[in-house]
Amino acid sequence: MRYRSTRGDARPRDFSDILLAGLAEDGGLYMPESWPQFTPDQWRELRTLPYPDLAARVIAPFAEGSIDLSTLTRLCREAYAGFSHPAIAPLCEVEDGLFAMELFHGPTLAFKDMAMQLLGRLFEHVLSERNQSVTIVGATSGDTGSAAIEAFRGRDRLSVAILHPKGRTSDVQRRQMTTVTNDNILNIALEGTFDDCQDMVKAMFADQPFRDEIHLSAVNSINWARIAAQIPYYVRAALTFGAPDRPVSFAVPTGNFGNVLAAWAASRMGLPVKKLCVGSNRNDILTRFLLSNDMSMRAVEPSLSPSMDIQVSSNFERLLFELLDRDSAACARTMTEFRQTGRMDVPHKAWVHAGETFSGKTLSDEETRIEMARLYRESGYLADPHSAIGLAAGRQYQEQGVPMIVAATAHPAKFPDAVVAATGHHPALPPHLADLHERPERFDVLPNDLATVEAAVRKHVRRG
Ligand SMILES: Cc1ncc(COP(=O)(O)O)c(C=O)c1O
Ligand SMILES: N[C@@H](CCOP(=O)(O)O)C(=O)O
Repeated sequence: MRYRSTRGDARPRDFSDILLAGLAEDGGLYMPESWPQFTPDQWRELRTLPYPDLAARVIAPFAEGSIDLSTLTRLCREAYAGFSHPAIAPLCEVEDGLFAMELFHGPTLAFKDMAMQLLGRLFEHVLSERNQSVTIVGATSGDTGSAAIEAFRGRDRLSVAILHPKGRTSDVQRRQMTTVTNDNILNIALEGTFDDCQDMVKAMFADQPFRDEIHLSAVNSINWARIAAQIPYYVRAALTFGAPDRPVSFAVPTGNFGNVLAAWAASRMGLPVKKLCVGSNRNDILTRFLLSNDMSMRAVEPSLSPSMDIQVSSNFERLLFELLDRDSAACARTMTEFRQTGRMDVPHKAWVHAGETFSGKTLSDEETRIEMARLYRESGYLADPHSAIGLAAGRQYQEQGVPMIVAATAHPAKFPDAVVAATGHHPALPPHLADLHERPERFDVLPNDLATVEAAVRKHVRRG
């Protein structure tokens, strides 16, 4: 499979190239040149496979020409071997026809493990084949960072620096990152928001000499490999409910737009998906867009669901590219204008087209608390604030006879304060994290300044 940038850099790149590159050199995001297609019979063949084997088969067309199926299968089997649930992503009926797809049974208790455990192995495989090293710089609002650190710690040929917004993650999320002692990991608490962290990463990519000097790479969902590795759980869930012979809908609590984009990618590959419902907190730029074509940036505000405290959702650019019929010049122009003016003008026709599949719902913190309390009281289901937003969005758009599958993106124990306040129940951390609050922390607090952050990353790479 060949890849091209949403902004026009048409140099042919294969899967291994874009895995290591992360972001395209023109600042755009890589997209596959075409969508792999599965026939109804090919989908049906996947029904009986264990999750890792299914994942390998779904990802294989994206990696064609770079990584063969047997290698992918081995890496997927290794990646999911440490998950605490035999189904990997179990489905739980919360209400009639409303299902939680629990994506938090990996080591760091969030959906990020589903892709990151595989990415750690993919990077190691490709780097050793090419005899190369890279430096991964990532931005996190809490979960990507912990999952990346867990997946990449102690691995040869890889230095990792993770930027989180100081004071804006939960204590559990921060400690999962800052208590890891491996030398190849650097934690930076940036004085700013998640958007500042993400902009900082993109600024480092735009600094070509720095990018080349440290062999910069990314594991945020700007990296297409992250999206590819998030498609299989949508496929598994849909097949469980009768696809390809019956459509399903998904609801996804959304921030950077990566997770819901993976569900949309599955539909582009031929999976029958009726609706994709985006759930937001008060940082509701995406739902404002979906409901009224208002894509205007506001200041990021802290909420009960901190992992979704995002205004600039990186992966929206991939959807935009498709909505603009893959016109990369128009896409580049729209993105540049958005960054200059804080407003994105999406053509009416493209917006209507998006609305045929996507819909949105915003929940305030109070509504999120009420939803968490209701779920616990009426169904005995303990949801973290992000998953609760997804469940509320899913319920709003449920249709008779169409299963509504909601991405439950984090374990409630990652957000104990919010869960206790809403339900009175204290969710315990699993045994491997039981002493998390006693472990010493290690992180650097840095100002939101490119030169300062680059110097810290450079020093970290040299020390490693
Ligand atoms: C728990 C949780 N839920 C939802 C999201 C939003 O997912 P995405 O950024 O892929 O839209 C995130 C962050 O990515 C998260 O950590
Ligand atoms: N919510 C995320 C933000 C980064 O998202 P990503 O999917 O682009 O890595 C987080 O928890 O860090």
